[in-house]
Amino acid sequence: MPVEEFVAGWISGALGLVLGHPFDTVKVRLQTQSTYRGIADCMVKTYRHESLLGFFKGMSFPIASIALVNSVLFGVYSNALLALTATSHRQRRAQPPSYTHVFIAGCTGGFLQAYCLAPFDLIKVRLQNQTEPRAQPGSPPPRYRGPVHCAASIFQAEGPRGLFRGAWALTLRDTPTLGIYFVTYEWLCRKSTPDGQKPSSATVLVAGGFAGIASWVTATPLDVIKARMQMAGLKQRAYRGLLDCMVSSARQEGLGVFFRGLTINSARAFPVNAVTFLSYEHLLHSWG
Ligand SMILES: CN(C)C(=N)NCCC[C@H](N)C(=O)O
Repeated sequence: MPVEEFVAGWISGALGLVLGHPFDTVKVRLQTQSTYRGIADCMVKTYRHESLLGFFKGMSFPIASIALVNSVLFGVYSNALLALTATSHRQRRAQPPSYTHVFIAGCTGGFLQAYCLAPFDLIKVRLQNQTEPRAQPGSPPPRYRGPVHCAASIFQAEGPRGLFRGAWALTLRDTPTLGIYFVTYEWLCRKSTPDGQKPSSATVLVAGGFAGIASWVTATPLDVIKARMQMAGLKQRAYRGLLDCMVSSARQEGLGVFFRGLTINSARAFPVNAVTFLSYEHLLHSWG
């Protein structure tokens, strides 16, 4: 099994992640808290209350973990395509796989990454939702002191299953949308590149950016549900399951609730995925 795709996936995931984390924090807060009037209000309040550091809460952990998940995504995707089409990453420009194969390989990568991602994403969401400023003398300490403390507290309070809260919503979110992600990327690259040639860096940037937007636009409704289910363990409001969360959110807040965070998700998706694909392609090319 070729491993360079896993390594390139890890490095490119980490680069994309640093760029996108402030957007991600604003998104998670908008989706799970009703104290903000919109993106600008959330940014201003975060900055006033917590300084620039507030936007980077919970980032050190995703760098190690979510970048690793990106490596699972890209590694599984490429190896699934190898199994389906018997072509390596190098051969795929000359013998492009069908879009059906790209979609199946993307869904496989999405499905497997969701399982690795679930506990890490839960911890990230819980830490991002701590709005207390950095510990000051006399002020009550935040509920979680960091990622390890957060994982241990969830484990203690909710048991091992607590660490997989929201995992179903995450799997449903990621399986089809990562198929869409890779199909969009391939389609845009092929449309703007002569047959058999390597896409230019500009093409990879634009195709990667739009692939990110397409996948996040379709993922946003389940992203909202996933974030709410992940936070439910902390709040009084407990959902009986995914469907219950969807129905009660829609009843209480209207259908618009499924699009909370759509603008910020899309704004974040372009730079993050442009950089992710560019560095991924570049690394694989430089390794021969
Ligand atoms: C759930 N969806 C839509 C995705 N995971 N899409 C793929 C983008 C991955 C990238 N690391 C990012 O965070 O944008």
